[in-house]
Amino acid sequence: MISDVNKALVPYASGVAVAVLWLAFAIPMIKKRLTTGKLPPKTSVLLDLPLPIAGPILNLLVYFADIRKNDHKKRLGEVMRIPYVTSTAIVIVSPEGVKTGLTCRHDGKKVLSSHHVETIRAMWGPKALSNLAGSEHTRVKKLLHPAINAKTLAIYVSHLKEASKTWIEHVVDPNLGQPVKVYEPVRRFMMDTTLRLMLGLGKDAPKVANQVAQLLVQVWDSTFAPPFNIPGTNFHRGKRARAALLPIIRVLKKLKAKQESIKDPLDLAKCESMSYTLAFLKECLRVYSPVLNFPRTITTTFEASGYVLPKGYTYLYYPPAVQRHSVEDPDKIIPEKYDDPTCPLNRPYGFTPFAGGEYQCLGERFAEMEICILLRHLVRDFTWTHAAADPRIWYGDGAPLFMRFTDGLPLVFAKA
Ligand code: HEM
Repeated sequence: MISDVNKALVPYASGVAVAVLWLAFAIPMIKKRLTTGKLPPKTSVLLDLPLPIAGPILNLLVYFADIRKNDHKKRLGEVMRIPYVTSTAIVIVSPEGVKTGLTCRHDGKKVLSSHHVETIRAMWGPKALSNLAGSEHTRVKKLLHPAINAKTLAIYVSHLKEASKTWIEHVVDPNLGQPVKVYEPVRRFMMDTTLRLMLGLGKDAPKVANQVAQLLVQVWDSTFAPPFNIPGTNFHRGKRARAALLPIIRVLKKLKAKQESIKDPLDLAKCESMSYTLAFLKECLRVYSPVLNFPRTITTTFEASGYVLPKGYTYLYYPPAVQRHSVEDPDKIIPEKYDDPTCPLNRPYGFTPFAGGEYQCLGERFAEMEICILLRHLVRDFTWTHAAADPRIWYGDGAPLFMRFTDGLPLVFAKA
């Protein structure tokens, strides 16, 4: 039986328990702050509060509010702390930041985990190449090289040509003169052709590739993660794409002339001589990067740009933000700029849509080749315009690390 005196003590005891819990949570955080030196500026005063339960919830609210904003770099400079779901991430929007992210090193010292944070690990699976590290990563990557070397790529030129023709027969030809949504069919084209590369050109490969592609699309679309905002760029939810799509259509004329100057039959050497098409592709990757940011974990506290970046924080590097900020008129598609050796995009880590260093995309040349071959057929044989009055690109929902067109990208094709 609880005596009256003990009953009267209950509220005080509860208060003390809450205070002890709070101290247990807050003291390490406060201690870390006091001992780590100057942290990068934060995008919100509410961010990173030393409060159990309420802190992460507020963080989440700030995170969603923050997605709408778009001026962090202007306000805060190149290094900042941003809300990252219920925690905090440090963002560096500079070529040096990208270099650290890609090499996992700062001043020669390893400071980042070489693989992704847990959410990404779960998405790809722990045995995926990009989730392996050190000697195991090197070993598996070496094993994959023969699947993507020049000899193999040469074999795939004619396959990609046939695949492009089949795609046009199914998607474009039956819909001439009327809007056809190309986003999904292009996505399937890329997946099917990539899977054929992995599965080989045997007679059962198309069927298996088709089934795997279907499964991948489902997994991909149902993978949930919250949408991201790129500090300091104009990427945000539901961006209107018209401004960028119109100049693309103007560039297509030159693209057509360049492609017409390359005669059939196509081979690997001719594909690699498509410098204007490749520069056009680079511009598309620069303005609308399919991959937005890469998360790593800080494993050793280090200093960059005058700030302390403490161990345990997420480190986000944004190649697209660097690529956009280094040029004037970032929304304009100007393929010629890659001919200028002084262009910041041509400097180390200035343009890294396919990553770099140890984790350099293995499929870069193949991806370029499949896009160049499909584009060759589309620009040579057709003219196209965008059908929607207000085309939209979406970086949220479903596969938020990657861009998608919410309106399905409707284009109207006509025979050239
Ligand atoms: C436009 C198309 C593509 C883009 C923009 C792209 C971009 C990237 C990027 C940024 C990474 C580095 C990810 C990281 O740091 O963890 C990467 C890795 C990778 N990509 Fe691609 N990629 C494309 C197409 C492809 C294709 C078609 C293939 C296969 C044929 C492919 C295979 C890979 C592989 C295997 C890795 C892992 C490399 C490693 O961890 O060492 N990619 N890609």
